[in-house]
Amino acid sequence: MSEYEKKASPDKIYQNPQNKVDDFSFNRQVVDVFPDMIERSIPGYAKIIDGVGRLAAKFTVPKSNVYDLGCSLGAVSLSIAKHNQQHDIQIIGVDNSSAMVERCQRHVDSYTYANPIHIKEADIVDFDLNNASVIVMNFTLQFIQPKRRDALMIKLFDALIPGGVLILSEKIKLSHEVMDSAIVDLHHDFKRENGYSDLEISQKRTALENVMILDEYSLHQKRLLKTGFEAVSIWYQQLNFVSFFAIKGQ
Ligand SMILES: Nc1ncnc2c1ncn2[C@@H]1O[C@H](C[S@+](CC[C@H]([NH3+])C(=O)[O-])CC(=O)[O-])[C@@H](O)[C@H]1O
Ligand SMILES: O=C(O)C(=O)Cc1ccccc1
Repeated sequence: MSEYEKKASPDKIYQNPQNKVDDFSFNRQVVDVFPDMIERSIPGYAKIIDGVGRLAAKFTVPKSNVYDLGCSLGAVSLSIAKHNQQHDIQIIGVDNSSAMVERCQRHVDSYTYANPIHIKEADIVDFDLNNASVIVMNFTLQFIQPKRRDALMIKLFDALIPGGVLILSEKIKLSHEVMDSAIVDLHHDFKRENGYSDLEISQKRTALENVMILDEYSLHQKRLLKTGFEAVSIWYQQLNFVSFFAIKGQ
């Protein structure tokens, strides 16, 4: 059993009623339950992690960098390492939560894959990247202030080599209100089936309201094309959780 699995204690953060629900933050309390929280909250999470590693392997080139931005406990970095053992790449995971970074480092250290994984504590808005064949943001862009998103995409595009890809996974908003509310209800059913109560669902929703700002898929696509990417395509979707990738022309 890995360090990560041993530490997977159950998420009870929103079980009791709170007078005032604080804004969600990736603090020690969240880090302690993160594997359980993310698995029970994001439909298809494990499939996306595995698929990102496999998809990345189609685009990695020797001596290039692969970035995992908003790496949390390093699930994407480890999947990339697992599926790229024959490829000579450097994997760099970045997160701005010190509690996450500390736990992430211990987690990746418990594995031995061929390629090195470097974990850095930094805000991805300020972080310098270069020589990237693949950049992954797995459910991270939604936590970046909307006014910073265009500039961040330009920076990532510039860091990619020709033929490189950006893999983005995001919770999305649907453009039609009635359709959006139907899918949000189905997501809440998914959480209920995973043992969360109505109180837990609603308190976490309140906590996320000001910090997780969702875009429509059409905005993501428009932003990436405007940035200069040659094409954008969805490779995985369950309900309002989408994973897509964009390629830089040769
Ligand atoms: N500005 C920022 N700079 C750096 N990190 C940030 C920033 N803002 C948020 N984060 C970090 O982005 C991560 C988002 S979780 C990603 C899951 C992971 N990718 C996974 O595949 O397991 C998504 C979720 O929990 O829904 C957290 O670890 C934050 O600390
Ligand atoms: O829990 C939710 O409702 C989500 O939308 C996903 C999520 C998962 C883990 C941390 C923050 C948000």
